[in-house]
Amino acid sequence: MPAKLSVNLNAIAMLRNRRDLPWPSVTDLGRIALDAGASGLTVHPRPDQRHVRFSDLAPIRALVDEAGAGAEFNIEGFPEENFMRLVEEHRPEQVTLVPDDPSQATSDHGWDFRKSHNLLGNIVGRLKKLGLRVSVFADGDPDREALTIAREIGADRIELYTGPYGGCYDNPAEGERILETLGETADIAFDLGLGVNAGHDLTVANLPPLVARVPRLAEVSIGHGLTADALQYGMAETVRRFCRACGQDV
Ligand SMILES: CC(=O)[C@@H](O)[C@H](O)COP(=O)(O)O
Ligand SMILES: NCC(=O)COP(=O)(O)O
Repeated sequence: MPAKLSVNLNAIAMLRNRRDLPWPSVTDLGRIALDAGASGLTVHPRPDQRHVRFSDLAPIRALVDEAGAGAEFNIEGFPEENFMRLVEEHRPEQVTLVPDDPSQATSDHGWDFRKSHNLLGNIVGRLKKLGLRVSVFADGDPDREALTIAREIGADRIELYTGPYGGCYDNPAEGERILETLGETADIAFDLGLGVNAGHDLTVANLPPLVARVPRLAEVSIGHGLTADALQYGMAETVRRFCRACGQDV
């Protein structure tokens, strides 16, 4: 089965937050994404709400419910108590646990499963009691012992952190090397009975080699690159609409 696409709405929300206006609307763009074939929507609510706001979560939950047909809501973040309250309230189909410090600009590493064993064990147990699928953010590091801990604490899936892979857009040889470490990590995870998601800086260019190396990839969540393409490929028609609004005949 091909990998499912979950569209991350954080970048849209960040653009909206430049002004005290409701556009671009995360729900309108989320609806367009689902209508166009995305399998789900992802948000990463950070404590300072600089991207998606806590008040965005209820309308996005409703939108995913409306879409039906197996559409999924994925909420990502560091599992502090406020995050856990959001998850309890909005009941996403999947929770992705990320080891982010609030001061980080964006996610830039996976969990240290040895160090975070107790924290994650407790949190995953609480999320499983709510009946939610749990994915844990993991570096592309084929460390069987670490991935065994992820399995033992009860995670259902890992999400491969693909930032370093995405950063190799101008260095194909290094990209291939990193892709192989991601592939080996996925092979171990599958062997241990974990599912595998992937995300961070994925693009139309770097996705095909990733899905070829990890053919059982369950889901990719993509925000930044997808939003950039939406702007680029939607710009011409939008400029025509504004020219017409100026009274021009284009
Ligand atoms: C876990 C992960 O890689 C994403 O959640 C990423 O952090 C996207 O969020 P931002 O685009 O808000 O950085
Ligand atoms: N989990 C990764 C994600 O949701 C999107 O990351 P990015 O495409 O914005 O880098």
